[in-house]
Amino acid sequence: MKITRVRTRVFEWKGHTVPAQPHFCSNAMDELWDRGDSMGTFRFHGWTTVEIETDSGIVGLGNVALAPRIAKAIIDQYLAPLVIGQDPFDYEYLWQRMYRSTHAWGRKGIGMAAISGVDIAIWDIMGKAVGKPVFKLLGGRTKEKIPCYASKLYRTDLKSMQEEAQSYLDQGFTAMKMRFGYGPKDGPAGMRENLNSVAAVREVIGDDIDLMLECYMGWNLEYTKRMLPKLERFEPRWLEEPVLADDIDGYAELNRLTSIPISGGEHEFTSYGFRQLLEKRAVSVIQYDTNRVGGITAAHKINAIAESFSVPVIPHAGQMHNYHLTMSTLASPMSEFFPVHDVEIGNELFYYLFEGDPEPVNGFLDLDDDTPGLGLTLNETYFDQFHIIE
Ligand SMILES: O=C(O)C(=O)C[C@@H](O)CO
Ligand SMILES: [Mg+2]
Repeated sequence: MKITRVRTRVFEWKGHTVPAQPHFCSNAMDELWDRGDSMGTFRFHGWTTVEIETDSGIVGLGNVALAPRIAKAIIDQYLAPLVIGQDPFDYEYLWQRMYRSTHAWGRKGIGMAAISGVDIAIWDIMGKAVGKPVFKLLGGRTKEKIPCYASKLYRTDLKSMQEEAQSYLDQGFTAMKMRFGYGPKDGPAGMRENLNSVAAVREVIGDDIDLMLECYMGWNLEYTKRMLPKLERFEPRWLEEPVLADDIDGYAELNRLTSIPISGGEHEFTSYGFRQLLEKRAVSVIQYDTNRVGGITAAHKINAIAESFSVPVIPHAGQMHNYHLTMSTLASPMSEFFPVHDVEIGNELFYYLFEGDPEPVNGFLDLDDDTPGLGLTLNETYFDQFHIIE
C-alpha cells in the first residue's frame, strides 16, 4: 500500500461562542496581562484535519489542535512530500523521517504537533487496512471500560460551580477537574478565592470523589509553595501544571515538597521530553496529548517508559487518539473527558468537527472492538459554521 495524497484543511469556528469572563482560568499569561481576556491565546477555536489517501482507497484521518494555519503549512510544505509514495505500515521510519528532517526547527511545539496529525492519520489507515481498531494494534484491551473524569468547572460564581459539580455526580462521574481563577498577581484575596472555590466544590462532592486541580501554568514556584500546604486538606488527586512547562526543575522541587501529586505534560513533546520529566521525578502523573506529543508512535513509547517509572499516564483532553492508547495501556488508568457544550475555550470544538467519540455512561467510556481504525469521521452537520481553508 502506498500513500498517494495528504489533504489538510483548517476549520475555524464562526458560530456562537460563550463570551470570555475574567478569572475564568488561571494561565501562563496572567503574570503580565492585567486587563482584558488573558485566556485569549489559550482558546482553540480552529482545528487542522489531516486526511491521508492511499492507493488502496483507504483514507486515514488525523487532527491537530494547535496553531491550525501554521500546522497546515508545515504539513503541506514539509511533511506531505516525506510520506507520499511511502507504505503507511513503515510508520516508525516515516515518523523518524519527519522528525529528523524538521529537526532544525521542529522537535517541540507546532512542528511536533504537525507530525502528530500525520502520524495519527497513518495509524488510522493501518487499523482500517487490517480491519481492527487502533487499540488492538497497540496492546489490545487492558480494561473492561475506561474510567473517565469530567473536566470543566472553570471558575465562575461558586453556586454555579457547585451546580455543575452536582451535575457530574448525577451523571455518575466519580472524578472531576476544576480550574483555579486566581494567581500570584491577585494576592492574599485571590488565594482565598482559590481556596473557597475548592471548598465549595468539595462541599458538594464530599470526600469520596476524586478532585483534580488545574493551574494551567498560571502560578509560579513561590505562589505554589505557599498554596500547597493550604490545599492538602482537600486531598486533591493531583495539582496540574502549576508553573511554566519549561520549568522542569520547578516541577521536581514541588513534587518533592508535597503529598499532592504534581501532574503535567500536556505541553511536553516526544519520548525525550518525557524521559526528562520522569528521570527528574518532576511529575507524578503524565498528561501528554497524542495530537501534540508526536502522535500515536511517540505516545506508545512514552507509555512504556512511564510504566517502567510506575507513573500513571492520563492523557490530556480525552478524544479518540488518546482513548485508544489508554485502552491498550495498563499504565493508563483513566481518561480525561470534556463534556459537550457550547463552544467556549474550544476544547469542545472537537465534537462539532468529528463524529464517533464514545459517550460516557456512569463515568466510563468504551471503545468498540469491531470498528476499524480510530473510529472517527468528519461531522459535516456543522460545516456551515466553520470558515474552511483548503
Ligand atoms: O484539560 C486540561 O487539562 C487543560 O489544560 C485544558 C485547557 O483548555 C485549560 O483548561
Ligand atoms: Mg491541563
